[in-house]
Amino acid sequence: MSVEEVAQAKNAVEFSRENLESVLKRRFFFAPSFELYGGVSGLYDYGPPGCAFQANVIDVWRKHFILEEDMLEVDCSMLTPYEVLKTSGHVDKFSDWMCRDLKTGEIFRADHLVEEVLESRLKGDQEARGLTKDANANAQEDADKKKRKKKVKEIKAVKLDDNVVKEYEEILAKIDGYSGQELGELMIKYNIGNPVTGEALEPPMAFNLMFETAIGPSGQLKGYLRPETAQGQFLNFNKLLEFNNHKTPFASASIGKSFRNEISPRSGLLRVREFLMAEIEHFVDPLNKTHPRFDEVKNIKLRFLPREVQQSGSTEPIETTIEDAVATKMVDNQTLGYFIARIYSFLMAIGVDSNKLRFRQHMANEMAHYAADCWDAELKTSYGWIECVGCADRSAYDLTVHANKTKEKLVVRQKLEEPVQVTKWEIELTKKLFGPKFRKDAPKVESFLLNLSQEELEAKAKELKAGGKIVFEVEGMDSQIELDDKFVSIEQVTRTEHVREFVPNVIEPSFGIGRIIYSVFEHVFWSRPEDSARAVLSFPPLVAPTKVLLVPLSNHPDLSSVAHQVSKVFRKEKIPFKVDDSGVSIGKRYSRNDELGTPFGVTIDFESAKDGTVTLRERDSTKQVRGTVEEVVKAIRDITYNGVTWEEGTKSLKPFETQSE
Ligand SMILES: Nc1ncnc2c1ncn2[C@@H]1O[C@H](COP(=O)(O)OP(=O)(O)OP(=O)(O)O)[C@@H](O)[C@H]1O
Repeated sequence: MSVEEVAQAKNAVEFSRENLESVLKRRFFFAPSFELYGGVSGLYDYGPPGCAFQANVIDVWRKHFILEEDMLEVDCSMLTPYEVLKTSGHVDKFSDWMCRDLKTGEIFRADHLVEEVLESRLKGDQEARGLTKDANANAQEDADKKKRKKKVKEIKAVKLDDNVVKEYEEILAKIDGYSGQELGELMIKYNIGNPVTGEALEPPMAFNLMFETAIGPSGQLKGYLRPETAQGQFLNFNKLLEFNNHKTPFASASIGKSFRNEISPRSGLLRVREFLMAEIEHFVDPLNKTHPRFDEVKNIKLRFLPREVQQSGSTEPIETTIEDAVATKMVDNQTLGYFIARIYSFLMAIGVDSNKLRFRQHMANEMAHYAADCWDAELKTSYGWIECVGCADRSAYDLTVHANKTKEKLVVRQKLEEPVQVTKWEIELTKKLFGPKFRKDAPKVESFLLNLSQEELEAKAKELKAGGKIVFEVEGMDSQIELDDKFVSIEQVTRTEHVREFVPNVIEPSFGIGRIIYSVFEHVFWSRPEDSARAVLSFPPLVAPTKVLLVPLSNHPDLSSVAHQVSKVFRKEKIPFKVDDSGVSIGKRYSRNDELGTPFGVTIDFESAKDGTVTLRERDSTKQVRGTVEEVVKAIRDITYNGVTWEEGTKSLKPFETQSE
């Protein structure tokens, strides 16, 4: 088969999630955790090929980002004290909206419920209008319904008013950004209740997604399992800056587990309660967000779904270069643009289908209030478009809140070529009055005042001028404190500075490895047109769990001895391989390994015993060539690790004709 024929064959049989799931289960890519005990939703174990694939994806990630971009890797604790996550805002804000059905005890995630109900009504409307879905979508829906324990009401073919259709579409386009109150209002307005019984639900309540725990035996130190790896990176900022010889910009990176107590985990690996994250925090000067290597990526063309397009209710992406996207300010700055392009090339390297990737900008109400801009890399799967990588400009928020809380400066100091005049608010304390007034609490009060930000000082200066006193509270002290101008003075002062001090902004690409892995499964899965039961996972060789299947044609001792020799070579070359010397037919052995995504088969026959040559089979095209073990190993190495094509890598090997498999 030629490259074109392979491409055609891959699309000839409709994708079936049921078939993919059956392969993934049968070959133990992953399975529900604690299955013997009935399992727990949102928790999964990876089996041998799943582990190998994940390890390879992480290896590519590490090389693509950490090595290529000279990032500083850290591995931080997952157990996080309450104080840290209180300061970061997670204790108060890291929640989703849930609504309960008081009669049945069921719990729904409010935005997902509204989304599912409106989508099913729109589908019903399409059916009523005679706009039939493709057969695959129907089959998928039937399979999903069969599997779902909670039965969702049948989709009714009911035609909706044109205006209602438009309203539904607009709501769906903005579904990630509604507050709990807004979701409650939508549920009332559009009569959305329990999808099975139709009963009204309680109004949405905030449910914090963090798993709470106590650190140590006393139970006094409250903590959480981290919901992201980012905070550990921020807290190590000063050490990293020093490690980097005080130079910026620089980036830290971390790969590790995060935990979220999702209200309703669903869609397999896509929404789970424990998952592997790979996150980068790139610290950059807020006044200069250009990127020195932007030129290397500027011509990459991507599909963007900017805010304005979504606001109009459309999902039609704009295809343009990253250079153009930054020049027109669609993407806020070069550094953010650079990372978007690098995310793209990483996803391409591990097998994502470029036609099923788009970058969607967050709507203003979807972004954290401090974020300057945010784009998600979304991958299309049979579950719809799924956010797999978030890429946000988090501004100076995290470092600022941790610095304010700990009173430890988290800043970059830059020597200025030319001194500059800087006007700042400064506070002076008449310290001799603080001791008698506050006694043992005096240092606490002084420290509070000396650490006020410029904005806070300005406000306090106005307060002092207007009322002759300032009023404030200090954590750990019971009553409000009032101080007049005998205790404090706050003035604007202009000084000559030789050093510029700034809190860097943070650009954060954040990867959910499980979501990416599952999406790749879908993107590389296909069935052979001549026999749809023969499934293939066309992983790029670089990330395939095993690279080579070694198949002695029979169990004859002569062949076993060659297999033994060839195994030794693969082991020495560190090329992951498996020997299949089971008695089943060679076609069956190849099929089994096509399902595991093994890109190469090396067959040992009686000729091999005589002249040391073996055949090399390519998984997708089933093409075979023949050569010496050294030649074949070189071809495998070049194709797998050096990005060489099959045609190029095997051009010195002899074509080998076999009967069709
Ligand atoms: N429950 C989860 N299961 C698997 N991966 C997840 C989960 N939550 C987040 N991720 C991954 O972590 C990445 C970064 O997390 P982020 O906080 O941006 O997600 P999120 O916006 O909360 O996701 P969602 O809105 O889908 O819950 C996501 O792009 C995704 O790949």
